[in-house]
Formats: sequence, structure tokens, C-alpha cells
Amino acid sequence: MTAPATGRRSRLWRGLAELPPGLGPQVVTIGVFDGVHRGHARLIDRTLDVGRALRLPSMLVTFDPHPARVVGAPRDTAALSTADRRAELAWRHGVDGVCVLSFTEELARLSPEAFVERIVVGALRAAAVVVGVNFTFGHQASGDLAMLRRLGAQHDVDVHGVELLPAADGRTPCSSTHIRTCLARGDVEGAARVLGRPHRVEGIARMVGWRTGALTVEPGTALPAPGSYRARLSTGGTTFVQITAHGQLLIRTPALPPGPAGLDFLSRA
Ligand SMILES: Cc1cc2nc3c(=O)[nH]c(=O)nc-3n(C[C@H](O)[C@H](O)[C@H](O)COP(=O)(O)O)c2cc1C
Ligand SMILES: Nc1ncnc2c1ncn2[C@@H]1O[C@H](COP(=O)(O)OP(=O)(O)OP(=O)(O)O)[C@@H](O)[C@H]1O
Repeated sequence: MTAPATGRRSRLWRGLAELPPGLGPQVVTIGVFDGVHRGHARLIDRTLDVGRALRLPSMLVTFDPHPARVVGAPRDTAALSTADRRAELAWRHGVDGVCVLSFTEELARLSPEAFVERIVVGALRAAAVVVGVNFTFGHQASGDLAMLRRLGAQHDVDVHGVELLPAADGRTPCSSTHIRTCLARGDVEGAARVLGRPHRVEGIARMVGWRTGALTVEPGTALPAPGSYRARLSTGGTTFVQITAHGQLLIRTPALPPGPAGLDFLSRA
């Protein structure tokens, strides 16, 4: 993963155990943040505002894998981004640090009270927490913004609830779910409008035939519907990509350097 070229020291902590023992108070924003879409960007902006006002660093806490996948909730959790990519995008938006929390069955069983006491206050040292108004947390998603405010008051933590940024239709909020729905019908332009950039799929590239490359991705990656697309290769150039019914990504290209690569989906071909 490349650190941002801002000159700032941006940090990535994989789990609470990696947090430095002397970690000072932070302004923390919490959620899955899959794709880091325009709604998430609004939340991050607000987190940075609160950080500036309190003169404290900002930290984005992201759960990985998606909680709904861990608790077996019947919903589409195809990953729009890896945790590394989320961290990179969060840094670009200006956060000082990113903590990736492994979402385990054990974590899912924590009550809202225990989550705030042990993790938000005890480990993350939150002086303020910034979440969207639809944020839920704790066992069976039983905690909401009102409960977070109550618990925050008990622990001297400021809680900020941010109104959800609407999508272009003006009716529904920008959400990762909306982006997954766009991709599932092959609407990569609709996905890009919510993301604020084209949807990127990352994997390992190799040549598989005459003028044909392939990108192998992690299982569970969100792919556009089977079909042909125009896409930009992270290694350079625009190309055509065929997504087969079996989820194979075939790239029309005379040559492709073998190794890690990304495809930004631009339009249907
Ligand atoms: C301590 C904790 C326990 C959770 N337990 C559950 C759970 O039992 N069932 C569930 O569907 N989600 C559970 N979640 C997931 C939350 O409902 C929510 O999806 C998560 O906090 C991310 O927020 P976001 O969806 O607004 O990004 C839990 C979250 C936390 C932090
Ligand atoms: N449109 C939005 N505007 C502002 N904040 C948002 C928006 N959508 C989500 N948030 C907030 O961002 C954080 C991360 O949310 P989350 O990852 O659940 O996003 P999501 O897009 O709603 O995902 P999903 O559709 O998978 O539930 C939470 O605090 C949530 O309240």
C-alpha cells in the first residue's frame, strides 16, 4: 500500500493490539466504510472539522470483514474495497490514522455499553465520536445514535451525528448497498456517481492468451454484472474488459505486466 504524498504521517493499525501504548485522545469515526463513498467523505470532513476544533488527531475505525458477513445476515456484502484501499482513500481525505478492527463473532457479542467502555474509550481513547445518523453498534445491532449519545455523556465523549448525504436521485442516501445494486445491474456509471470515482477492482494480473490478460480477484469481491466494459488499467491505458458468467475478468491487451493491478470501470462497452 502506498502512503499518501502529503508529507503527513499517516498511520495504519491492524487491530487494537497495534495501537501505541501512549496513544493520546482522538476524534474517531466508526463504520465499515466499504468503498469510501461520497457519504463517507462527508462524515470524514466532519470528523476533521471536530478534530481541528478540539486540536486532536482524527482516526477512522473500519470493520473487516463486513459485520453482516460475520453474523450471517442475509444481505449482499460483496467487498467494494479491501481494508488497505479503504485506508488509502481515508488518508487521501485527510484522516491521520486508520484502525482496522477484525470483526469477529466475539466482537459481535459485545453489548453497546461494553463496546463504548472497552473499545471506544478504553482502547481508542476517543474524546469525540462522529457517526452517521443511521449508525448502529453492539450485539444484534441494538445500539443507535441516541444510545451512543447517552453512553458518550457517561464517559465524557462528545458524540456528533451527521445527516446522510443523499444520492443523485435525492430520495435515498449514498450507501455501499446502493453501489452494490448499481454494479449488480452493470451500471458502473451509477456506481461511480455515488463513489465519486470509478469502481476499482484489484487483483493479480497475468496474460492468459493472445492479446488477452486476466485479473484474479479475492472471492467476495464486488464485480459488475457479466458483460463488456471500458476500463482503465492501474498499470496505464484504457482497455476493454469482459466479465464472464463465472466471474472471470478477461482484459483485451497486447501485454500486461504480471502482478498486482487494478481496473477502474468506466462504462459499458
Ligand atoms: C460491538 C459490536 C457488535 C455488533 N453486533 C452485531 C450483531 O450482533 N448483529 C449485526 O447485524 N450487526 C452487529 N454489529 C454491526 C453494527 O450493527 C454495524 O453494522 C457496524 O457497527 C458498522 O456500522 P455501519 O453499518 O454504520 O458502518 C455490531 C457492531 C459492533 C461494533
Ligand atoms: N450517505 C451518508 N452520509 C453520511 N454518513 C454516512 C452515509 N452513509 C453511511 N454513513 C455513515 O458512515 C459510517 C459507515 O457506514 P457504513 O459503512 O454502514 O456505510 P453504508 O454506505 O451505509 O454501508 P451499507 O450500505 O453496507 O450499510 C457510519 O457511521 C454511517 O452512519
